[in-house]
Amino acid sequence: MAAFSFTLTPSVHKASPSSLSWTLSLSSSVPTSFPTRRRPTNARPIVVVSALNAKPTILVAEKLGQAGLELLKGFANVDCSYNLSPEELCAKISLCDALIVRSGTKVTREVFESSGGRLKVVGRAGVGIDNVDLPAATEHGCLVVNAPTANTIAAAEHGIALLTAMARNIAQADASVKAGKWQRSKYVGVSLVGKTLLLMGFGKVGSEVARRAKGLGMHVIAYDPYAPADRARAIGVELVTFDEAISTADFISLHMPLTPTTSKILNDETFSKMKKGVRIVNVARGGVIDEEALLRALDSGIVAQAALDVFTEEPPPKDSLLVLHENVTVSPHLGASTIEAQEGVAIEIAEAVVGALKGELAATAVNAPMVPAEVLSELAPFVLLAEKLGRLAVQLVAGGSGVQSVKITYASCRGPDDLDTRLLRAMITKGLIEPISSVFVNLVNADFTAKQRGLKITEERIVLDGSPEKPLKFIQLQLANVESKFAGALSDTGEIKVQGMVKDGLPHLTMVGSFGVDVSLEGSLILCKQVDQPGIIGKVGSILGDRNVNVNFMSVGRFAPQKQAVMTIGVDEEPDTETLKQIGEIQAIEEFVFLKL
Ligand SMILES: NC(=O)C1=CN([C@@H]2O[C@H](COP(=O)(O)OP(=O)(O)OC[C@H]3O[C@@H](n4cnc5c(N)ncnc54)[C@H](O)[C@@H]3O)[C@@H](O)[C@H]2O)C=CC1
Ligand SMILES: O=C(O)C(=O)COP(=O)(O)O
Repeated sequence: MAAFSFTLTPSVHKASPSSLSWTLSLSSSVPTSFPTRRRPTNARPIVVVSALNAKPTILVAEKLGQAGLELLKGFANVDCSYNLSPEELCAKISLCDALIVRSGTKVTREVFESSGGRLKVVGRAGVGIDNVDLPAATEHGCLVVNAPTANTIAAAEHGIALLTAMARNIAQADASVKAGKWQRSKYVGVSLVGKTLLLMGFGKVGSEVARRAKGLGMHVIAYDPYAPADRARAIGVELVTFDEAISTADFISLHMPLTPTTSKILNDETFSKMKKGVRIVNVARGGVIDEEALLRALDSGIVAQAALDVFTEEPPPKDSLLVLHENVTVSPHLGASTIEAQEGVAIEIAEAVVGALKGELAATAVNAPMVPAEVLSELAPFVLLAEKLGRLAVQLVAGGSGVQSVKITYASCRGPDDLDTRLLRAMITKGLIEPISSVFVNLVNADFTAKQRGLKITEERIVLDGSPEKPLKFIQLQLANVESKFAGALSDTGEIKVQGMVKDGLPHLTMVGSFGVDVSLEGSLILCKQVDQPGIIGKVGSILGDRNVNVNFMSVGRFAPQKQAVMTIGVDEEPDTETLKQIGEIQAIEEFVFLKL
């Protein structure tokens, strides 16, 4: 094996000092070969881990329904360790392939960093993923999946329970009777019928609350800039602007995720615009309300009552004035806590985590594109082609020049909206980056990794005439502003150009530079540029044969007889240095390169 060295040097773009580019410096005593990391070439996890040799380990850090646990145990070693401190979680995580949490565990950047790359899936047994550091998960190539549907009804029912309990002072009256009092006039409530209920967030839970509130005779309006108008119409809910919403509601129920936009969306300013005596329910997240502002609004009488299931800090401080306020009803984050919902959530998350560990594309992925199974099976051969083209293109780059921009052209007979290219782009990125770095690239972190390395990816679509039966005709990659170690791979305009298509379900290389070729992308390749003349194929074939290197195909692409040609030779074994040297010594061969796929 020849001695190689390569260094990956981050450098800062002059034009854009904040973005890193990557420079590959490669030196080798045999410049015709290229070092690749030892990774089984047939192991190609699209998202996460498809080639786990040992039984994976799943850490369940919060209580999960039994049916879900059974499902997990059928596939993995399951470690149920509840109430771990942040330090204990970080200490354990490097031994785990997956982690399952509810809302009580903070999955911080430190957790991902402590995992040493082993943690491949975080499963959130519920909806809200605000307790998971998503950017950190993505940067570490860790898939985050949630269980978005199984607790919807439970949360909606809890919202309605709080709404009605608040309106009729149930909690306060209950405490009063138990304290030996009989205060009938103190706990006169308000009626719901005919009142305007504002839903802030009209997604799954919001819609179910709407249906139930309509049944109670309420007039339901919703503020949700992203909600489809037809769903609102179908349920009989009016979608309104933010200002209209908060100024007309008698009751406000919150059902949006906690994001930078929704954080403290109810604050001093918004409370001041509300109807005096408004009542507020929160089963979403504590952070969507400025809790200090709410306390002020309760004290001033703008807000008559509040019913809160969620808090900025959970559990809230024992002396929290908000929790202790006489007009506030509280529950300890019980929205999802019904027997039915917890069993459902446990199964939903267990299936998602096991599927992800098997390398399947998760339908409930939070930080990766969701690709429906039927689309995936259609795209599968192109996914392989995409990665192989990326691997091939980067190995054609001469040491020291570094790849900074790649243009991907997808040629298809389908319309531009008919092809989701995220998966293909991710696999091209994987192919371009993995052979020259120790980074593990997958669908989760591909775009992030490319950006971090200053690799600019542009995508172009060519719409061809013909039958749209197949998703793609060909994929072409062009690497601009690079030198090639194989000049024959350069196009007329100076980019490294490779193009491929799927034939009989297998990826094929169909163009290198300006030369048309036709080879199946399996095993390894030798590309030779020569002056077309009789006998070359025989000479190369016998050198390889003498060294026991099995040739699985040969193809020659030429402009015209006796002119320059590119010969592609597929080999099953990697030829040794001496063999490659002998090929290079054949007189008509101008240049050649050995590429591992
Ligand atoms: N208390 C509990 O135990 C539970 C709490 N939840 C919480 O309830 C909330 C809603 O859950 P789902 O309905 O399942 O989620 P969802 O994703 O189906 O609905 C959320 C809705 O909020 C809307 N939204 C996003 N940003 C918004 C903004 N700036 N203004 C207005 N609307 C905005 C979205 O368009 C979407 O329609 C989440 O925060 C979730 O964590 C959910 C289940 C149980
Ligand atoms: O699903 C959600 O968003 C919830 O808030 C439920 O949280 P939990 O799983 O009960 O800790």
